[in-house]
Amino acid sequence: MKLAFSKYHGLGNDFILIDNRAQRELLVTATQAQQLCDRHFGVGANGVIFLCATTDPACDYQMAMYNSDGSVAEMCGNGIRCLAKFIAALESHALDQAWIYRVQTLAGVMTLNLQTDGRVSVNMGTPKLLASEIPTTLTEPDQKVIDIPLDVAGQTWQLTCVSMGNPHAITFVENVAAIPLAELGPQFEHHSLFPQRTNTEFVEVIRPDYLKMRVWERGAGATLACGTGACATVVAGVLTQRALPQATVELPGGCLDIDWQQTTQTIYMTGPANHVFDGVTDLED
Ligand SMILES: N[C@H](CCC[C@H](N)C(=O)O)C(=O)O
Repeated sequence: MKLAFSKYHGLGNDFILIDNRAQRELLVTATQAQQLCDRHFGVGANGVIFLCATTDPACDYQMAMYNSDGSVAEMCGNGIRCLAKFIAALESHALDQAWIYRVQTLAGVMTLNLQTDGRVSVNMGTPKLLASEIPTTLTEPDQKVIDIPLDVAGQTWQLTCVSMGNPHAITFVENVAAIPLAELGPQFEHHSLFPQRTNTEFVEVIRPDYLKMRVWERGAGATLACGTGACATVVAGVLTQRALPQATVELPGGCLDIDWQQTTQTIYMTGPANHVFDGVTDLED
């Protein structure tokens, strides 16, 4: 079957975007998503993102997503910024004016603000902080997970956990460049204390308003950027008195501006989203 797609990236966190509005079922299965994401046998991406019709009258669209391992993710910060640009292209919305899109996701309704400077600002909702909401069994279900010790690879790490609809475990380190991500990442991702696995962020505080982060993503491995992870990183920084609520998060692929508004607890993430190419691929049945 021929499949039309568009390739986008947010700070190098790259996605295959598919217009799935006309179909009730997703056009791609989890196995086909793995094949499409393979960088040798497929198009190559960190995930597949679907633009779907919404079932929520308060929304304009719905987003669904597979990670490159075929697992379903509740939310994707870089991906939803790419979705804003994809929507504008499909709807022929001129980019010399601002546009607002309300998108239904498994993590709730996200409001996307496509700005005239080409960046996208997303209302990412509010972080969930209780162990049961992450989910993790690192501590009691009704407790927050703030600087809780966990032994991994012969070292004790202080973990702070945040859900942005998807699970994140954040640890602060002296030198983030020295972290052996490929060795440590899978041990955190698949740890038994995370029943739905976890994304893991290693963070070096440069200044309270400037954090340097590397990420091992659930279902995708080391990526160049993680939008939900950047939001979770600022939340963890504030909860552990290391960061300010308005901070820049520097990832290997570039920077995101995060604003955790303390009055409403709402988090805003602002950053770029870039179109790479459109294509048609042969989807294996
Ligand atoms: N791997 C993530 C989904 C993608 C999140 C990331 N790419 C982002 O930009 O938020 C998960 O399974 O929770």
